[in-house]
Amino acid sequence: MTKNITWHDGKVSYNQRCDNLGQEGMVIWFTGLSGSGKSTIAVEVEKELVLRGQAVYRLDGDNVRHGLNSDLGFTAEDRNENIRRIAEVAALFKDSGMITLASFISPYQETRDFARERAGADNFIEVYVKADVETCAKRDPKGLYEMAKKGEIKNFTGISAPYEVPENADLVVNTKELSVEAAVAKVLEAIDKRQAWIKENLEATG
Ligand SMILES: Nc1ncnc2c1ncn2[C@@H]1O[C@H](COP(=O)(O)OS(=O)(=O)O)[C@@H](OP(=O)(O)O)[C@H]1O
Ligand SMILES: Nc1ncnc2c1ncn2[C@@H]1O[C@H](COP(=O)(O)OP(=O)(O)O)[C@@H](O)[C@H]1O
Repeated sequence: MTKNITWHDGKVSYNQRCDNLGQEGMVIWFTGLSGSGKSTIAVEVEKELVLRGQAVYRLDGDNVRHGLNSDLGFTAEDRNENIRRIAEVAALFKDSGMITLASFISPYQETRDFARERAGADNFIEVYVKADVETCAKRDPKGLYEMAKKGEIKNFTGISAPYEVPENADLVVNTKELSVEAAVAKVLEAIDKRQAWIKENLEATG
């Protein structure tokens, strides 16, 4: 594994980076079925935060699979490796002081817990983007459910591969009941609350 490797400290602290940006680093982790609304919500949250002048970056399943994770498919093993790498990347973005929006199906509780641990639980918000498989299949924005039902895509989440419903999500956004605007408002509120909490409780500890 990591043999003959030594950690090299810099001269700039995490708190200094955050002070420069005027915010706390965070990871907002959106999990849910394909078509539940993860990307739609994350895109709007990113836009709102940028309009407020905050430093934000969005990592998205389809996009990351074009580059960093283009060698991975959709077996349980590949999904776990996909999320492991993304959890590490998201933790690095958080360490840079960014508000990091990560939208991945991330179907397994264990890998979502790993992402929380790498970012630090205080700076991590797990958002369960809730919509049942019937609703998602009806929306079918990319036509993938149609193909999965015909057997043209294997291991498709909700049809032929599992999705473990989050046990301890920090926020549940039910997109069957809420409008996009209402869902986005709930996420922004959770981010603002957590930013204030971190400032009050953690800043002094460095
Ligand atoms: N078999 C199968 N199952 C689920 N999804 C599939 C599959 N094949 C391709 N796609 C497309 O890949 C997107 C999901 O990638 P993720 O990296 O988020 O998946 S995972 O977290 O590793 O489970 C997913 O994007 P979203 O619809 O935005 O969720 C799909 O567009
Ligand atoms: N409240 C809502 N939040 C997010 N998306 C919604 C909502 N209501 C309906 N939708 C629709 O559901 C679809 C979700 O697609 P997408 O954001 O690509 O999902 P995912 O990223 O989870 O695969 C979009 O067509 C979007 O317009």
